[in-house]
Amino acid sequence: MQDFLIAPSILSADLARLGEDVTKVLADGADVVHFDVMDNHYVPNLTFGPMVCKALRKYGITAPIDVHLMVEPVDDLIVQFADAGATYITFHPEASKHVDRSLQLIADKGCKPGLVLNPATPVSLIEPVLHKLDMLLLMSVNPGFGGQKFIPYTLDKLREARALIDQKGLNTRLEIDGGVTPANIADIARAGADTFVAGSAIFGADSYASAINKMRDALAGVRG
Ligand SMILES: O=C(CO)[C@@H](O)[C@H](O)COP(=O)(O)O
Repeated sequence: MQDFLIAPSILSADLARLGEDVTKVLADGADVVHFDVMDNHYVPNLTFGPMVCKALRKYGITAPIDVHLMVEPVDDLIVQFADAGATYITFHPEASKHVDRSLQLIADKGCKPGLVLNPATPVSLIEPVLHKLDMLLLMSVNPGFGGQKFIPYTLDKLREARALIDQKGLNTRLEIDGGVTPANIADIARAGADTFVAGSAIFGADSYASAINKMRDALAGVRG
């Protein structure tokens, strides 16, 4: 398994001071910027687009930006986010008519491709293309909003996805998103996740550093 990465979701950041807030959370120990794109169509909420990603790069953010597309269709925005400086681009398989082609488009644009599964979508759906993924993101809440509770049955999906990735000898990152806190992150890691998205648990904390350190301490107990 790969190193553990902590990926704060900017959905819960101070959007009026986004550059500053992202700089601070990275300085306080985060590894990756998780960028939630919602279109008020695939999900019932509306967030930000490629201009904001480009603005973060212009502001000086050099950390990986993990763009999670909760949009339908996906191909136009894949191109725009790649041009805006995305590192990872992930999308939901239900949102593309041609999943393999959309994954290839991400790779051809020089980004790392990934897929996202909603809580009720089975892991088996992505098995044929697992070898093409740099990231498999499992949603542990229904997408659209921050601050929801972790859905416990997604731990079984993590175990299944981890077993598949390991059986095939792949380096695919296994990311979890929704309701991740310092209190449950160790169980989530034991189930197989190596990349942890957390919005409210980090940006809602009095100290980002202390929230991230609590997560790292819990994760240290998993690896020993
Ligand atoms: O993609 C989403 C929601 O659709 C997530 O990234 C949430 O933003 C995570 O927020 P918390 O559950 O950690 O508050």
